[in-house]
Amino acid sequence: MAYQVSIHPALDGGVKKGQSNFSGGTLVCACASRPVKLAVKGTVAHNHACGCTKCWKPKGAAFSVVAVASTDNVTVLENGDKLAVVDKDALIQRHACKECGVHMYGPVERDHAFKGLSFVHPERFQEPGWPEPTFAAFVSSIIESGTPPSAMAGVRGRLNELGLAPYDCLNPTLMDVLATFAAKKAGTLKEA
Ligand SMILES: N[C@@H](CCC(=O)N[C@@H](CS)C(=O)NCC(=O)O)C(=O)O
Ligand SMILES: [Zn+2]
Ligand SMILES: [Zn+2]
Repeated sequence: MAYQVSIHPALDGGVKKGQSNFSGGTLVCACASRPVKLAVKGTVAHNHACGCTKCWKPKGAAFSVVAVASTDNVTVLENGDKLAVVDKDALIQRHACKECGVHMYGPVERDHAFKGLSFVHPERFQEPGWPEPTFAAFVSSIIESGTPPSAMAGVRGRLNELGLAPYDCLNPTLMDVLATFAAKKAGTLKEA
């Protein structure tokens, strides 16, 4: 039998469309007692599945589900004392709950195209209706967390079936944002 890969429990049965009027809500960690709670004002953007080893994923999932919000719109509401930064050297300052391990938000503070944005996991919203993921990023990276290379054709096929176009870095929209930022810095940006 072919090697079975769970993309993500919220996606394996099909990608559920978000509600166009979704306007944010409360992100909650997985602790039964004293959960960390964060408010996100307004909706999230660029929701996608990420296969990298650094993004938080639920047990058994090969991919995370991750989107961005403006950092100005993210506020820790409760039990922020349980948060710690996973890797202080990383671009994304992932703040994880020290007890359950869920990443609650990851602001980008460095001089970078994504500065001012925070990475969040919409599946942790207590409210339904968050915008559905629309692509899959860092797909080849799932090999680094233990998916056999021989399973990759099946994984990419399944992602396409789910409507999540697979990319081994980010999607063209975000890659263009990064390249535009780099070109501006280099002084080579040309506006048509
Ligand atoms: N192959 C690497 C890729 C890691 C990576 O570059 N992740 C992307 C997508 S989340 C990123 O932007 N990382 C910046 C960071 O982790 O701060 C892995 O899986 O660990
Ligand atoms: Zn927790
Ligand atoms: Zn990632």
